[in-house]
Amino acid sequence: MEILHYEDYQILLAIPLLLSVYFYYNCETQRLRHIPTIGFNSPILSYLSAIKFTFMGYKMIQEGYIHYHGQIYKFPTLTRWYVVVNGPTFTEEIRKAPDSTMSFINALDETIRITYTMGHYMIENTYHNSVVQSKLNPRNLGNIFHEINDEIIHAFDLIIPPSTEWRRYPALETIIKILCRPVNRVFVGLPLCRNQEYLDLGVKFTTDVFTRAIILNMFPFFLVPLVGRVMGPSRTIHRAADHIAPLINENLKAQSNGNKDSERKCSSLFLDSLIEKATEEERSPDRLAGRLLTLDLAGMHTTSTTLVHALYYLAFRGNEYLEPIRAEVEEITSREGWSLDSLSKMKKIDSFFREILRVHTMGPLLSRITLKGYTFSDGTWIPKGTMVSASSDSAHYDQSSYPNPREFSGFRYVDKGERERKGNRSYDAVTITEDFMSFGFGKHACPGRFLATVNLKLMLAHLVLNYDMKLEHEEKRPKDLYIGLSILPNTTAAIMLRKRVLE
Ligand code: HEM
Repeated sequence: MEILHYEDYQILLAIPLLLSVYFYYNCETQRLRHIPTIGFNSPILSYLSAIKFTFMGYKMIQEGYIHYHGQIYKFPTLTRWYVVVNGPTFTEEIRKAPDSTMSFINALDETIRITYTMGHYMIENTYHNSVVQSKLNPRNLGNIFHEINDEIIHAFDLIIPPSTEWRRYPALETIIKILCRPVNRVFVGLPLCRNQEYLDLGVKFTTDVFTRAIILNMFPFFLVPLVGRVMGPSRTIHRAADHIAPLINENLKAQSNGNKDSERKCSSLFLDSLIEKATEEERSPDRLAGRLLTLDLAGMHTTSTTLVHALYYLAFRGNEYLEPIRAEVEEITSREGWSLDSLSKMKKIDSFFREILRVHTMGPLLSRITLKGYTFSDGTWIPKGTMVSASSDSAHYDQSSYPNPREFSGFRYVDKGERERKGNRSYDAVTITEDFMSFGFGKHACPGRFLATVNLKLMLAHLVLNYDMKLEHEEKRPKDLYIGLSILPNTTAAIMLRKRVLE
């Protein structure tokens, strides 16, 4: 009897796999066929549009904004359809829907496969969000303001030592090296926030999670659990746990002494709270390390890319932005010194960051997964299990909210006429409005945005006061990168820095 060869088994295995993906996709295509489409609509041809999406997703969203203004449309990705709602009425409906109807965490889980890349406990218990809300709000940030500032000064001196010669620095890499220090000064305190091995784990964790998620998302949905289990969560968590374990012991010892222990080597109010609010099960070094690394992931990439966009504008349009921002920082700090209060008076920096977040939003979609069927106010029905997203593009580029919406205008929100036009509503970088959703919306709006903006403003203020800057290639601002749904600042461009020369 003839024996099957290895290649034959591969084909035998591949056929049912491809058929299952096809039937699943086809089934979803059928259920959503009443919704207009960007790209091809049929099950097989839509794969071509899905491939186009992988490379030009952002452009397809812009196309959707133009063709389906104020409407609902869908587009295909390699694994499923996305339904996108354009306009404030639909966005408000998603914002108001309870988690039991439209789930934030399920959408995130499907995108970065939290269960397998981090661990199922990160989905079952999200108590770290309430610790971020309670410890990193403006009132508590005011109490640790000087620690953050101290760490920023220390980090700049270390990573960009003052030099009278122009020196070349890869922008994103350098900013990440600096930013991880003040962020971890808040999360874990001194001296761990200066331990290079620990800091490197935070950066590595982000790469681990995204790489694993990309690999998992290549498999058909029914194989993801199997492959995910074989792969296991990032081992970086275990290595970080070795650093966190002694801090947990110190905290528990201090608690049992009624917090009279003065011998603690390392303390952070944030970590203390994360430990104290944890259930017995959540208090293990691995789980606490996993939560800290997850917060690093949530905060580092987003904050650092925003700052790099800012640097490219400062270095490229120096007279327009660098000089006025410098003058503002000098004027306010010479009069009032450094505090959260004086920082909040720097309206030009604040406006500059809000505009960067509006024009260079990292992702143009805020996604949820329906846990039940839902009917929008225009009668469009979407079934259970649909990935439904509000388009922040449709809010950020709306002509009625922003004159010349495609133009970057860094001081848009300090312009008196503009503020009056908007009825003097708060237009600070942290304030979420129906026409500004870079920090999300509703109950899942980013709880870390207060910490993010303090770091952004302090780092920028430090840069403009202490350094001169220019682009390595001065003729043009480095081009943004579009990958799938993400928009990123150029990741390889460099800036030139030298110690500021006072005229
Ligand atoms: C410029 C920096 C940042 C940007 C642009 C940003 C943006 C976002 C966005 C768009 C969301 C999703 C909201 C939604 O879908 O409605 C989010 C959620 C979140 N962000 Fe941020 N973020 C930033 C910094 C940070 C920082 C520094 C931290 C940590 C301290 C953080 C922690 C979180 C967490 C924990 C969530 C999930 C909230 C939840 O589950 O309800 N983010 N962020």
